[in-house]
Amino acid sequence: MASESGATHGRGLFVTLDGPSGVGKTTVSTLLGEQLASQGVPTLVTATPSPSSIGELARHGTHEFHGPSLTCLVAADRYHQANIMISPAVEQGTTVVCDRFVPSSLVLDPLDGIERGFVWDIYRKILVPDIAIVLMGDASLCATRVANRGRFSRFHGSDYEDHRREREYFTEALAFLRGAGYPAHEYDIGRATAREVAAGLAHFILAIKDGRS
Ligand SMILES: Nc1ncnc2c1ncn2[C@@H]1O[C@H](COP(=O)(O)OP(=O)(O)O)[C@@H](O)[C@H]1O
Ligand SMILES: Cc1cn([C@H]2C[C@H](O)[C@@H](COP(=O)(O)OP(=O)(O)O)O2)c(=O)[nH]c1=O
Repeated sequence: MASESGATHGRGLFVTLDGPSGVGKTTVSTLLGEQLASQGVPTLVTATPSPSSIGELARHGTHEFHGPSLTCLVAADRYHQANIMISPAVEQGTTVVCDRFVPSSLVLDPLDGIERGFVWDIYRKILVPDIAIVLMGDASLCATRVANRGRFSRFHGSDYEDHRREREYFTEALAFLRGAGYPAHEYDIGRATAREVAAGLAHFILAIKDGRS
């Protein structure tokens, strides 16, 4: 899942990509990593749940674990990954692109019946991204893509209504995050190809990176 390149100068950026199932997070993360690397930005692409043993348990245990136990398992994985992988890479000058982070938990956990306040509290001490992108897309488009790609967990909606609700929860999470001062940016994919979405995001990220150096 990881792609690394290049030398380091100063601190890197921590960029997260969230959004409903099928919107293209995984595909776009990979392309974005490639595009940033091709522009000379040392880049690491990763995902949550992470490839660690805790992450594997969370990713493959969505039928076994429910409610607060899944919330805590995912949170434990995310703190571990932030501490051992993301923070050190960013400090060394690498820009880290992470497929899903806290914004996804503010949606998936409430869909599992957990209060948003509980989820927000559990992440009180976690690393805050420099840029938290939330990809948004038409619910029927996402539903079709997930149906074609396949469902790997009970959170991957099986019909239009599941996708409509997930999209609605992301809209609410965006409003909540902005209200809390979190650096959340909504990015509507429209009918763009994954490569076009990645190019738009690379442009946005490089503008922020240039503004900071
Ligand atoms: N912009 C896009 N246009 C067309 N198909 C896309 C686009 N982005 C992703 N896909 C396809 O849609 C499916 C779901 O994408 P994926 O990256 O797995 O989504 P997510 O990680 O958000 O669940 C995959 O088969 C992928 O190839
Ligand atoms: C990121 C995240 C994942 N999960 C669980 C449910 C997800 O469907 C599962 C796998 O993550 P997901 O990103 O949906 O995997 P994929 O790469 O196959 O699209 O892990 C949570 O419960 N909370 C979370 O915040």
